[in-house]
Amino acid sequence: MSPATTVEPCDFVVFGGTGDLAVRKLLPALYLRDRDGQLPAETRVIGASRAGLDTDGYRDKVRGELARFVSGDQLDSDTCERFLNRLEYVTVDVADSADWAGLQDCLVDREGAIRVFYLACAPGLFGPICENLALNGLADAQSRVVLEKPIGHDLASARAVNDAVGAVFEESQIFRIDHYLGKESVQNLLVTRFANTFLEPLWNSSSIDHVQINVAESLGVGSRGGYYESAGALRDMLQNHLLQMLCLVAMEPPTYVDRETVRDEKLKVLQALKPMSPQDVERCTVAGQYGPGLADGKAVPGYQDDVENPDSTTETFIAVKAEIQNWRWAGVPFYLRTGKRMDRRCSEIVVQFKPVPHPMFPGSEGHSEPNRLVIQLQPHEGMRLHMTAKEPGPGGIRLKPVSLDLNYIETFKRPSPDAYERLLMDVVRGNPTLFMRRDEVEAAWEWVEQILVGWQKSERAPRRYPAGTNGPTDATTLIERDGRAWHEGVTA
Ligand SMILES: NC(=O)C1=CN([C@@H]2O[C@H](COP(=O)(O)OP(=O)(O)OC[C@H]3O[C@@H](n4cnc5c(N)ncnc54)[C@H](OP(=O)(O)O)[C@@H]3O)[C@@H](O)[C@H]2O)C=CC1
Ligand SMILES: O=C1O[C@H](COP(=O)(O)O)[C@@H](O)[C@H](O)[C@H]1O
Repeated sequence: MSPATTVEPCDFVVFGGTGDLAVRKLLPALYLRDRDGQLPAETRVIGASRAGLDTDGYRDKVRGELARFVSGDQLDSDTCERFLNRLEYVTVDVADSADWAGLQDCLVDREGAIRVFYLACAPGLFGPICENLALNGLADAQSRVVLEKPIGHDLASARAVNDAVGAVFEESQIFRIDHYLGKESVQNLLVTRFANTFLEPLWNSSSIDHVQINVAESLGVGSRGGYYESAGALRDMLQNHLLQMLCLVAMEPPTYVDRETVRDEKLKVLQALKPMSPQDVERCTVAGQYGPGLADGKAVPGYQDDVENPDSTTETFIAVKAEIQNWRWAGVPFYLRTGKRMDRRCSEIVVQFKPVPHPMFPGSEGHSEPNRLVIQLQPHEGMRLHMTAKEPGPGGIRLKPVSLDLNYIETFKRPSPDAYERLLMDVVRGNPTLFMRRDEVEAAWEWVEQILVGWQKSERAPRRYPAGTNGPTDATTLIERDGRAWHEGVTA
């Protein structure tokens, strides 16, 4: 990582400052940026929620959460105390306009400081929060607002949220976060494609057989069952993270990489996704839900028990075959798959090239496999190019599949920062390149909604898969009937 440049002084207000996202991701990320010297002395972090804590109580809570969510080797007591001293807490019911005086008092004397309002709460609160920020004179040009995904639960509700936020803030002040865009290996995809010459001539339907985007999680829904019941894998993961990665794989080279050019190109990909008729939905999508099974060798309950709803039909797994209708990608399927309680935690983008057109080594031993470029996001960040080599030996030719590996930690000698660290600093810097623009979010919903409609029409319940497996068998059939197979990555 290049040395951190100090950002401008900022009041960082986290609505939902006591919630899961804040304590697990946002506050640890800010702590780590502080530890790296990126936060100037004047920077404050203000937690806001209805919990009724005072600032000391909030600091105590966050001290405990940092101990849980920051690794021991990164937790030092001096930085910890410095960071905790930046924290303040304000009790506010954001939906109640009469309850905002405390927050106004806390922010009013800080003329000139950048204000970041991070909306780490339910999307139904985004409109009321923005309206109240405006009523309290807190939505000026120095302010920025960060919206967590999923934005809405369908196209109409996403538009309503975007309208409500857009009534108060300019688009340039709105940062719709998708933390996958902050992952080093996802950003490196852009660099690999556009800062090298060898791949781009091959990056099209002439050379590429298909693309897979796999995000397998070994955990279940945990304590987020309330939210997840109304979301499911399609809204929680595919509408945002998986489609954003698809965009980065498929987009045309922008003239240069910059805030609008990248987002313009991603939008064109979303607009070129082949529409899904109800028949396509039937043929090209599989929804699944985990049942009881195993995790780390231990028996775990199924999803319905996890959310205490024996009738739940929420999908915890989805596999989709998507197509992009443009010159570059016509005829190249993009297989997308994500699920909870799968047999491993492994996220990868796999670009599989076409097989050799003619076997050149008659009588050779061993075998060759099609070339594959695998971009690894989790559990380790890296990149692997699979190719065929001659196994050394005095006899005849023996073909051997091998790989050229780039392991980030080994190569760069330091762990990658968490995605939120990078993205939170981008917000303070006012750089929205790695955030989703309104039109992108709505284009993604437009396509995803066709799947939702298809599922509603077919009234088909998600296919069961035992926890600790790689999803329902229908998902295997989805890809195998095209003569292909899911790439099952490393185990962790
Ligand atoms: N957790 C995660 O890993 C991820 C979460 N997200 C998104 O982030 C958002 C927050 O998720 P998460 O942290 O899990 O949710 P939680 O339920 O854990 O936290 C919600 C927070 O909002 C506060 N809150 C709720 N209602 C009000 C209100 N009326 N006024 C003020 N504060 C309120 C809660 O505190 P209190 O009840 O005390 O007011 C709590 O601090 C959601 O939109 C979710 O989809 C996105 C990606 C990952
Ligand atoms: O946004 C979300 O992402 C996490 C997975 O993120 P990762 O960085 O750990 O891969 C997922 O568990 C969660 O359900 C979803 O809301």
